[in-house]
Amino acid sequence: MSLYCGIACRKKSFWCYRLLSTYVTKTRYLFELKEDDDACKKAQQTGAFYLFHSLAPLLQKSEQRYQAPQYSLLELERLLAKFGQDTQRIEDSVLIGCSKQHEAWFALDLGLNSSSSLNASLQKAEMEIELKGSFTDLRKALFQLNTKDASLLTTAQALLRWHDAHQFCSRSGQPTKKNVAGSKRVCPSSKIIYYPQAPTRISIPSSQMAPVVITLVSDGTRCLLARQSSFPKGMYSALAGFCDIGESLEEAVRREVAEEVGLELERLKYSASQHWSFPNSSLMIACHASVKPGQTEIQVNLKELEAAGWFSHDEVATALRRNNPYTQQQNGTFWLPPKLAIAHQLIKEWVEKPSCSTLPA
Ligand SMILES: NC(=O)C1=CN([C@@H]2O[C@H](COP(=O)(O)OP(=O)(O)OC[C@H]3O[C@@H](n4cnc5c(N)ncnc54)[C@H](OP(=O)(O)O)[C@@H]3O)[C@@H](O)[C@H]2O)C=CC1
Ligand SMILES: [Mg+2]
Repeated sequence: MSLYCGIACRKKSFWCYRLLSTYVTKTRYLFELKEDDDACKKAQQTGAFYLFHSLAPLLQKSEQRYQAPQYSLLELERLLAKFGQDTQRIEDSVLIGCSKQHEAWFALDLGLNSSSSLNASLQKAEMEIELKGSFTDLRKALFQLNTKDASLLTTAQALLRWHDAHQFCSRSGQPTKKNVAGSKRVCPSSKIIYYPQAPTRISIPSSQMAPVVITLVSDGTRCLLARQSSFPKGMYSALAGFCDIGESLEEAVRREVAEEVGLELERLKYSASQHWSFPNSSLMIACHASVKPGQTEIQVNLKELEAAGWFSHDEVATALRRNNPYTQQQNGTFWLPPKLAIAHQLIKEWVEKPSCSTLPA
């Protein structure tokens, strides 16, 4: 098995950022801020904040164009102080992205009830005078903004709305607590973790299905398989990951591959979907993807995966013929997911048609 475990070099942050494309380093930086409250708090110091009021983004008009102004943490603290607000309200902010230079972007709603500050929400009219702008209905704002701001503010509004609607645990009734980035909420009493697309973890039979992308990456002759420590010993599968709120399936596929193995996709092609019940209801959306030839060096995200590697067509075809790993466990052999799993279907499709034609990612 030509297993190449790209060992992530653990420096201060999760990974050293050399040799990775801008897209991959940006994706991994955001992953780190979602995982590490201290890192996210630190990023707020040099970050930029977009302001909302009751889910309407602040726009300012300059010449004939509208733009969404950004405020530094210091400017925000001064603004809140001017309106007699404590800076606790900044804890309601959510991470919505970052620049190529890793300047983190946050969104903060000054009109929704705050779960971090006892002060009432700030008056819209007074804020607009002070900020020389107007809090504009997002659907209207989309016609006035450039694509980048429109997409960012749409994600921001979805995340702010989700947090506003998930202040309490549906099992214990207790207030839930947001992590600094706002990528999840946790109930300290029931320990349930809520994600901005579906409740999960300690199971509440969720009526929702969390969308999950699963991707078999190929470099033209080999395919990339990975394993988590929770997998049965020796079992490898395709890369999978939950979609984040506000992102398209294509964006989720590219992000998950960048986060988990540090590769940038060139092309991808939809294959099939499947309802999957473990550990909670997920809608698995499967696709084939390819990387640019020569850009195949894996850097494993050891916070997510135990190992990952490139496997030859013959190795995978042989593994597909193996039956149940639990009856013929042999050391040094790798196994594939059961026939029922869409991962198995993806891998079988690739073995039968290694050149699954893919579309630009
Ligand atoms: N049918 C099939 O063939 C296959 C199905 N799967 C399924 O796909 C799903 C996703 O795979 P996995 O690689 O674990 O996903 P991810 O790569 O997204 O990693 C899981 C992590 O994502 C975070 N997360 C974000 N949203 C959710 C959510 N709604 N529920 C749970 N965790 C969330 C959690 O991190 P944190 O705790 O840090 O917030 C969690 O530890 C799994 O449920 C798995 O069972 C996987 C492979 C094959
Ligand atoms: Mg995953």
